[in-house]
Amino acid sequence: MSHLDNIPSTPGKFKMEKSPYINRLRFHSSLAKLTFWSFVFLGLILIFFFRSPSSNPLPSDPSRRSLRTSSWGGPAWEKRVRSSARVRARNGISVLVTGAAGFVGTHVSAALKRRGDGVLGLDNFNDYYDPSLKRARQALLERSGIFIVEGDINDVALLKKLFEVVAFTHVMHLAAQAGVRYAMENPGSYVHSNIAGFVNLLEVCKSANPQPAIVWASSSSVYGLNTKVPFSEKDRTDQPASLYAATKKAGEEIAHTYNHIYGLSLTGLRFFTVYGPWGRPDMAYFFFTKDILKGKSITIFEAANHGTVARDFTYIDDIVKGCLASLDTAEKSTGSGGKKKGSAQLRVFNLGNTSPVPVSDLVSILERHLKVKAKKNIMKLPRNGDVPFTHANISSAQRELGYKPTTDLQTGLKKFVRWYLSYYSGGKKASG
Ligand SMILES: O=C(O)[C@H]1O[C@H](OP(=O)(O)OP(=O)(O)OC[C@H]2O[C@@H](n3ccc(=O)[nH]c3=O)[C@H](O)[C@@H]2O)[C@H](O)[C@@H](O)[C@@H]1O
Repeated sequence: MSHLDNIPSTPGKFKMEKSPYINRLRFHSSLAKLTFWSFVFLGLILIFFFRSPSSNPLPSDPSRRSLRTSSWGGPAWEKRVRSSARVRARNGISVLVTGAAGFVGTHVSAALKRRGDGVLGLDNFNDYYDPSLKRARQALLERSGIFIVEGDINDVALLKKLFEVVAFTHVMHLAAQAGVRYAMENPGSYVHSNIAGFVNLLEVCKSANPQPAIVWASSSSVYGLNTKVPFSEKDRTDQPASLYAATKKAGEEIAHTYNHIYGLSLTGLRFFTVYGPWGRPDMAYFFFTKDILKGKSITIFEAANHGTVARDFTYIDDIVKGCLASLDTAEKSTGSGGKKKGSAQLRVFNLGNTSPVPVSDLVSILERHLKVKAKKNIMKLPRNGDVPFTHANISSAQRELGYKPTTDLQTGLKKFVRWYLSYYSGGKKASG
């Protein structure tokens, strides 16, 4: 038996360091010495890793393709956080924007900053879709003085720290696992972000002093199999067609609970298929554009009996106006010290465009703007969580928020295509 056969194989077992046998090894074999110091070194690295403040024991779902978060904390970091969240306008608000490197998050953050509000971003930069697009959005925001903290909404220690450093008046909660069809591939990631993450955020908000008002992204998908059109906030939302929709609906119920028990002011926004420059590559208008340009065929879903599948596509600038109006009309939370002091505002709004467009028309518009004919493959709507149509009734948002969408699909897609061509042909440079 060689000396090496007797060397413990794990650092844990190597605690027998003081035994006479190991001592003999250390003195008689230089190879054993080398192994010993390697274990010590490895042990130190592990101790450092597990004690570091950024080493979040979550995510609880290992299937979530979240990238490692970088470290946070320290005086320089706190200074950046404070400076980004500093309010510059009179009567401005200070907003924590979760999902700030996402599509809607980037646009909302930039719009708030332009008004002189304080904005701090939070994003975990996961690789659900190309993270380089998220990095380009981050670079864009950085240029206007917005710092995005790299971290997960499940990291309670990080969230608490952010509220220690800044007394946020508002939270714009946009961090989520998006996408209807991907829920069949990775259900755990929806539970992790849209349910566990949301609860973590609300837990921290309810204990914060002062409690912030929260505006957050729900989804038109909560209407599920509802057939009454246009969809009104009063319609039933108890028939979700996808796990994604079910987690967003769960979010609305969770919001009710935190409003009821802790007096948190909560506004849920049901977005209707938001599109535009800097959009999400997992969405149909985005990957149709990519595939049409490549000459690859695209699949257009159709409903039963050759019926059309349609969406109430809503342009990003209209959505941003709805988000800002929601923040501006949000009343203060009423709780303090984790206790409710009085009833607080609880709202849900549809933010749509009120004019559903068949997916086949979306493709025709893209063909015109791209000046390329699409290779089309028509397929029956698979059972993948998609619903045949969406159509928003926005009278409530119109009345309470002054929300009035002004961009039709033709105009909005023109702006998207212009951005797409310049972004992907210009060496992916972040341009406005
Ligand atoms: O309204 C919403 O709340 C939701 O809008 C979109 O979901 P969706 O409307 O399904 O948007 P896309 O995935 O871009 O699909 C748009 C349309 O294209 C259709 N489609 C999709 C993919 C495909 O290959 N072919 C095709 O015809 C879909 O059935 C759908 O009617 C977003 O992806 C969700 O994150 C968001 O919550």
